[in-house]
Amino acid sequence: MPVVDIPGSKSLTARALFLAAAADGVTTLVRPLRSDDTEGFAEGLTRLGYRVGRAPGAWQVDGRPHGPAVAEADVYCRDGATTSRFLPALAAAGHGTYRFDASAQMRRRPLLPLTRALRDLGVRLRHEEREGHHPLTIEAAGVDGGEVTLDAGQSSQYLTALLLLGPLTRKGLRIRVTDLVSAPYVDITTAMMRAFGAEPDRQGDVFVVPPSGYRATTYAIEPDASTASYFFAAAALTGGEVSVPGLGEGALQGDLRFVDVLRRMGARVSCDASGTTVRGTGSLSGVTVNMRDISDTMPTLAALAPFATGPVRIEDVANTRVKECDRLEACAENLRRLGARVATGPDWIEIHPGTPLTGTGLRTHADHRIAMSFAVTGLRVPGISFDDPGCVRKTFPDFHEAFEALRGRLRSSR
Ligand SMILES: O=C(O)C1=C[C@@H](OP(=O)(O)O)[C@@H](O)[C@H](O)C1
Ligand SMILES: C=C(OP(=O)(O)O)C(=O)O
Repeated sequence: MPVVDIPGSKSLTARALFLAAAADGVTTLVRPLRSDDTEGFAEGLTRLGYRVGRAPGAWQVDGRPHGPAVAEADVYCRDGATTSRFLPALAAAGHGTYRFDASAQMRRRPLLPLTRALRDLGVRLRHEEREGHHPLTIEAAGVDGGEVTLDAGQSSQYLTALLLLGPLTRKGLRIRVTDLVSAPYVDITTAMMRAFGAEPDRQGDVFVVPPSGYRATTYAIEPDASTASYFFAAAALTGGEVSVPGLGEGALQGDLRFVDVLRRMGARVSCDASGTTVRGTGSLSGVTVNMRDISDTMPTLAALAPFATGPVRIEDVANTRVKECDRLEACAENLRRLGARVATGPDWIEIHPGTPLTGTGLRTHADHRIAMSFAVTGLRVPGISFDDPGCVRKTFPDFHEAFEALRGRLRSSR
């Protein structure tokens, strides 16, 4: 049975880097993700004057509880939304002038609810070109703290940034949240803050964060559950079996719930403390599923959907339109290119079975998840190619090699 070694979680690596930088002491991150997003995050910390040692398999960070070591820095966040949204919050806790910019793709993505909340907390922050978008400059003088209201209906990353900042403020934070998507990512944040000695508390819509600071630790990063979704989907689609060790009961990442969707469609799933195994049964049924909590796996399901026996409808995923690309339209466009029948609405996509698919060139829109998802479709449809296969570097530079190796192993294990 193929056992797949999935690289570390992007979300956990980004948070661990923030927490390690803000902690008192030296932190070791075990099995961090090495990819464009996380290397960009580490490089951003280096620009801010933190020492980040990157040995294979373990990164070491010298924490600085009072903020960046330099009084001026220019940080390029590449395509990373975690970098673009979390690092300005870290910089705000320091003293100096910090400028942040990002790639053209990331410059298009929204920031305003976060930068508005930072301003409400007294942070001096200026958008250079377009209000609510990179590039921005912060004149940091520490943050007193207090109460702030946040709309996280477009991205939970705004809330994560404020939560991570909370223990570094002088009086602590009370964050009142009016709307929230991707809620499991907030649970990852609070769990990891606790591992670094902070005590965030949730009282309904209000998050209370005391000004505790953070303690250095040794932190092991889980395999990435969103990345694992392509490998689990491959098993479900081919009638093969895929096991991912290290990602099972007790895992922090909500995206592991994708296997529940596969189970509803007919795959066999087993999950225990040591890992998760998915076994395809040769048939997939249609499904209607709300993916508000786990929308990074929406393209995975969309790419699998044409092989179901009934319609697949994915709902409540409006915020996938403001990711690396408009993912609802990118999925629909590529499915149509292959010959599938698809409809989309403001926050949903529906894929109908029954039309034969033909391999052709697909457009990734420079989105790693579009490339990785349609590689799954490629297991059943020969002749699929991508205009920009290298875009997978954002979270899994070796994806195509790993997926090709799995394809061979799935064939030989049947
Ligand atoms: O906090 C995080 O690490 C993430 C949160 C999610 O974003 P949104 O909250 O913007 O949906 C997810 O899509 C992204 O890949 C990673
Ligand atoms: C949306 C994603 O990334 P981010 O928002 O962190 O750039 C993703 O990895 O699917």
